[in-house]
Amino acid sequence: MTFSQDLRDENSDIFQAIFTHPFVQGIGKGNVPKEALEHYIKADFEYLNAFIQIYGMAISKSNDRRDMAFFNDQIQFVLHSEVHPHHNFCESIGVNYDELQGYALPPTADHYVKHMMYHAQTGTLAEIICALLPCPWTYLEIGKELMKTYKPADDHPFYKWIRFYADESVEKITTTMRNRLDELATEASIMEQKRMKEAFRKSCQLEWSFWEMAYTREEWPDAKLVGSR
Ligand SMILES: Cc1ncc(CN)c(N)n1
Repeated sequence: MTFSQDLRDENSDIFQAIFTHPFVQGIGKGNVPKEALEHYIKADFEYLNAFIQIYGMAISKSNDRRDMAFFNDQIQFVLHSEVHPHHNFCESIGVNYDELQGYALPPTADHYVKHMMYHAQTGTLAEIICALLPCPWTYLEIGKELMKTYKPADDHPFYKWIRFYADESVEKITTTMRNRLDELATEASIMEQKRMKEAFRKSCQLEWSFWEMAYTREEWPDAKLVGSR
């Protein structure tokens, strides 16, 4: 059993909860409330900006050119490819992508970004990869699950989104990260492995919370909310 397979097994409860989340199921059914999609895109645009910065932090902790090249490729992937699923969501609700950019992260997304930044700042390369891996891995599995369950045709409103994440390019990113993690884990102490597992689980939990945040349109409390008690 590899370290990454252990991680997957230990977190299958969260993976399952993600697959059955109403936002994710809504993507499969082609029916997600417009406000939830807007909330998701606003948060995800900024989340992916932070992800690029964290890849940069990972490069600063890398000594091996293979790692540097991998993280560099992933920055290009987020910048130039991962805009497509956002465009699909925007087209489905008839909103211009530019209008959904530049918003402050809601609490859960802010927490998720800072959780990854914490591990990137204080942790080893293996710990950073553990904090980052649930991002491609959960989306890859969501894409595959939705493909299998709903078998969307190309006129399905979210066909491009589902197709994008079920694609072999996302599979390759996930596999490369898993393989590198498995290598690094063999050299990690028990204490480091514990921190790696904690970083991975929290990111999985925050993946679920991110869907929930978008679905419930979570906001920071303001005077109106606080005063309504
Ligand atoms: C929150 C989140 N997690 C994962 C992904 C897929 N890279 C994403 N776009 N946003």
